[in-house]
Amino acid sequence: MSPSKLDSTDSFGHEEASVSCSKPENGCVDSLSIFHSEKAVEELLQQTPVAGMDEHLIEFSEALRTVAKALRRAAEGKASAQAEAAEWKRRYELERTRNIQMEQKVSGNNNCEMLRHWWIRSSLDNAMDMLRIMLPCLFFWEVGKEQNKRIAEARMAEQFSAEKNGDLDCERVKNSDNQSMLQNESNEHSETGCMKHGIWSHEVLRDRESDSNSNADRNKIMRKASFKLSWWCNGENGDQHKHDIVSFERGNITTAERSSKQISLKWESDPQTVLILTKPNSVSVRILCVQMVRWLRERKKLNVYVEPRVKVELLAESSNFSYVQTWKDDSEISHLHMKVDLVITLGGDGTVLWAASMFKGPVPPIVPFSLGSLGFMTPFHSEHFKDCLDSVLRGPISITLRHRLLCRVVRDAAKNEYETEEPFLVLNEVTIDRGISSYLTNLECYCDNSFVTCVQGDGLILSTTSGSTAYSLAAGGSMVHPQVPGILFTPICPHSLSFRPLILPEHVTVRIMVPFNSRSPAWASFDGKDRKLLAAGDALLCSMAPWPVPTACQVDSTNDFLRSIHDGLHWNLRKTQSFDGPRDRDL
Ligand SMILES: NC(=O)c1ccc[n+]([C@@H]2O[C@H](COP(=O)([O-])OP(=O)(O)OC[C@H]3O[C@@H](n4cnc5c(N)ncnc54)[C@H](O)[C@@H]3O)[C@@H](O)[C@H]2O)c1
Ligand SMILES: Nc1ncnc2c1ncn2[C@@H]1O[C@H](COP(=O)(O)OP(=O)(O)OP(=O)(O)O)[C@@H](O)[C@H]1O
Repeated sequence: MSPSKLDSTDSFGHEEASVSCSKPENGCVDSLSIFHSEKAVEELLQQTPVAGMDEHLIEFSEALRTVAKALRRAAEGKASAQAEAAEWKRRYELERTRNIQMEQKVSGNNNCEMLRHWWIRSSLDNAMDMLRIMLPCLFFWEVGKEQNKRIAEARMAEQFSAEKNGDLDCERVKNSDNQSMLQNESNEHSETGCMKHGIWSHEVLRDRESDSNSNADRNKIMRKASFKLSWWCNGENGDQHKHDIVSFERGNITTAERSSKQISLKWESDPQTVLILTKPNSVSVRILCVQMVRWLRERKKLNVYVEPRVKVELLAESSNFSYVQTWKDDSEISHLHMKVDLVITLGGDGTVLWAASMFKGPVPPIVPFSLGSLGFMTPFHSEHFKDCLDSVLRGPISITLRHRLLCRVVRDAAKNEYETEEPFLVLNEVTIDRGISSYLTNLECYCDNSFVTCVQGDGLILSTTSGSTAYSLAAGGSMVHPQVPGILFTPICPHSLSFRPLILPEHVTVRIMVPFNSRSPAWASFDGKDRKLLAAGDALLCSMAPWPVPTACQVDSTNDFLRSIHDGLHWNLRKTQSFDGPRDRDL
């Protein structure tokens, strides 16, 4: 039956009642006429003497009610979409005025002309694109925003590749007047980019590292030990780092062996500086830390860094520990990756998560010692710490490159999707849940431009494969080898029988949005910490981060993973069936 026209004639030959809905050009039914239609249907159904009539007529009247309800919902949806469109139009006008002002400012500035014009043009284009997408597609405004982001990303990629090819670099080198301006520009870039929130970008790291090399203080900074990574398989040890995943030689598609190989780390110069991170409030950890610091300093002649809290503890133990280094304020933590060759963790999985969270950019190799209850990521035993560290410092060692997720909260009021607050890098997962609210969460999920689903339940977990054995597992997700790149999409107590968990590929951006018709806000937490409120209209963007966490393996990543699920979870532990049984039944 067409929802746009409903005709009904009762079986007693009463006057025919006609309920029709006009269908305007944009394909949406008119809300007023729907309201009248629904009322008309209700009146018609009340007038109709249903009692005593045959079942078909009763079914028909029920169907009419359902259709009328659906039409009312469509009209309500349209009204809210129209309000959204008006809001977007307002934002566009604001953006346009701002850009015109910016254009006037830069008109006299030849040096930055190219870059700035690009920004202005792309912002205007983006806004225009956004309107073009928005206005005709009132119901799909979210998809429009996502497309716009893609366009902006593609343009940025073009811009950066042009910069890489030297187009802008030449300008930088030639024109000394440009230097200070470009410095500002690079600052601006890092401000608008990830560095604003303490998360590094490749660009920023390159600049910073070359700055620090040319710095007069260069000699004061300890040089890091260099190492190289190689991929090896079944005992065969190849030195070549394979970048290609697929080769197209002579039209034949072949997958490279990269994904099937273990990763091995070989020191090219001796490690000199070690950072020890410890779980707080544990006597056994404190005792081990004292022994380890002494051994590393006295036997291995290494520089040792610890957290300020631990330095206080060590000095309380003995004033001999004055050689131990630490940092005064948190801003110094952002430079640790340039000083530290190796990180040692003493604790459980939570301490490995803590260590990873300290590095907002590259992470030095981590050697995790197990002093917790489970220890999926902590394969080393503290009793043998000297042997373990000896072999790690000598190398080569197998490592697991654990992928991390970069999570950004985009508020409803944000001008674009790059205007985010405090990005988070998670090693396990980001969880979006109902917090203290007793209502179901209502979360709209998109994967790149595609609508995935609406989560109605307790929440959703976006997990790394390392986190697949943590909260995601408890919510029914698969366990995945940590070396597999991908994003696990695991619902928490979904109120639906058919909501199975998904595993998405590494290159996608997942967007979780709290819709305007949600009954309550949602809460995001990052590796079980830092809870953030997500109000209606806010979104969380999640993609694979460029900086993995290399953790040293006891044997290799597969052996360690299987051992952790056997020992930690007693995975598939079952008494073996006895040999004697009703075997003649099969004959
Ligand atoms: N229902 C659940 O299973 C549940 C609920 C909340 C949080 N968590 C997990 O706790 C993590 C935070 O850990 P924490 O130590 O700071 O908090 P915590 O001290 O509360 O420990 C939580 C437990 O999760 C285990 N765990 C952590 N990472 C793991 C991993 N990758 N694989 C297997 N087990 C893992 C820990 O060993 C610990 O037993 C979160 O990232 C989340 O995955 C799990
Ligand atoms: N260096 C640190 N500073 C502050 N907090 C830390 C540090 N290391 C670990 N934590 C926190 O301490 C808590 C407990 O740590 P961890 O999980 O390592 O120990 P555990 O609970 O005994 O081990 P398990 O989880 O295996 O039972 C975690 O919430 C973790 O975030």
